[in-house]
Amino acid sequence: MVQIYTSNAKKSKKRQDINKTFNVEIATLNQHGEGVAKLEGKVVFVKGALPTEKVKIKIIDSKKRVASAQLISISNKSEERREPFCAHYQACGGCQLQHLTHAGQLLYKQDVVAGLLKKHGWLDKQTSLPWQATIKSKESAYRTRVRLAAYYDNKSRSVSIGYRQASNKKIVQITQCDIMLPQLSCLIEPLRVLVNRFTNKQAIGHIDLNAFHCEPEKQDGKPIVNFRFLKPFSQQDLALLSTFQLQHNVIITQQIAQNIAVDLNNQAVTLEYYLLGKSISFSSSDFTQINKDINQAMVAQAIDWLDLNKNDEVLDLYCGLGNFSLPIADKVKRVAGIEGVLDMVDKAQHNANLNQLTHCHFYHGNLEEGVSIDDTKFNKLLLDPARAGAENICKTIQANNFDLILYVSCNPSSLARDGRLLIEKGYTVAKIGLLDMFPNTSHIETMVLFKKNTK
Ligand SMILES: C[S@@+](CC[C@H](N)C(=O)[O-])C[C@H]1O[C@@H](n2cnc3c(N)ncnc32)[C@H](O)[C@@H]1O
Repeated sequence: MVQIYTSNAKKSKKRQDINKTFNVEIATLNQHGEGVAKLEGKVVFVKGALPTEKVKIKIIDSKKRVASAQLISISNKSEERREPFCAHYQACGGCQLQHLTHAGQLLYKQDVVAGLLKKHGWLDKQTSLPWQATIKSKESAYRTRVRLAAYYDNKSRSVSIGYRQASNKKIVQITQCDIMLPQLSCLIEPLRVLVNRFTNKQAIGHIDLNAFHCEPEKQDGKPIVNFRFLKPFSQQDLALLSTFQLQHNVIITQQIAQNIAVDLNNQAVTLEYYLLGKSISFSSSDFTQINKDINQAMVAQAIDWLDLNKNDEVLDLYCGLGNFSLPIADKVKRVAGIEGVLDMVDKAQHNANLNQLTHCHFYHGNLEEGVSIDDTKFNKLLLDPARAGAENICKTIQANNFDLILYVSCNPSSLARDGRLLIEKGYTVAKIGLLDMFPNTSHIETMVLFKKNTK
């Protein structure tokens, strides 16, 4: 048997720069928003540093070709640097880019996407990419859905709630979060006090806050506080929850199965959000987009870019609750959506019925295994996959079917890989644009329209 052997001398050579300090110049930002510098043949990632800055760093992790470093000081600050607005920013893993101006964040995101697409050969057959204006968000108070992690500490017998630190996954207790809607952020501290009064506080998993359904003009749209609790609530805890619900004007639910949440009277809770004239019902644990304003602008742009007409037959893959399909349905002959979570498929079909869209049908299927229905009649395709992307779909679809393919991506790496497959099948990038869905974080959302080449 061959044994892979690394000598101790080699191992220690890799790590011999740990804790040493160096002066470096930051060349660029990586996909996670970290500054990137070159140091003695290695690439070093420096959290919090910006391009053009000359910085002093301390190496905290080191491998043969890459290292991570802590930022010690900056000798010349970038013009794009600004003071982070959140007191928890340095410790919390929720945001990565608050030290960069909003305009700088958008330029950086477009650069990351452009770089990855170039690397994957998107420019082999066309000379430039047709970038469109970014759909811009307000940069705080935009998050309508959030999951707070909860942690019971045996020693202090208390629960912390907050976000996980990016580096070690420990929970950073937060008292407020300015990227959330204010009506969610103001619940964080009262919730921490509440859960610490529970009889079974060890049983806490996480807490989801959701205001996606709240319309400013609708008085009954209360935020949802959804508990993942590993035991049924005790009578005493139920009493505390009831009081909290009244005091803070929220609806409290408990997650009892993957997609089922019940209220304090054990009744399943279904909510509705409104999007371009359609009403879409959902449960607080279902996937919904996190930025309501950008979601609306994104769906409107999808409708515009797909240039829909009454002869179109649209296939919406990774359709969720019908977020794209339902607003699209009015404009076209028919829409079919495919989704992997059965319960969401049922809800999407219910949503079509609710909106009297008889030409809108939803199907259950694992898209990693391909499209489970006959896709030969559809002439336009919409893809909105999770971070893993839609590799198998892009490999297996019959390119001849679709005149236009609209790809909505939350991960530029999988987009770059999948789009290359479409280009090889005879498509050209007709439009591309950023969606500013997650300001102040390094998450990047992109929309690309692929057009079938004419022979
Ligand atoms: C980014 S979300 C988009 C949902 C929807 N288009 C929207 O705008 O709300 C991705 C969706 O893909 C679904 N999904 C993930 N992997 C899947 C798979 N292998 N097969 C089918 N659906 C999948 C998820 O359940 C989720 O609803």
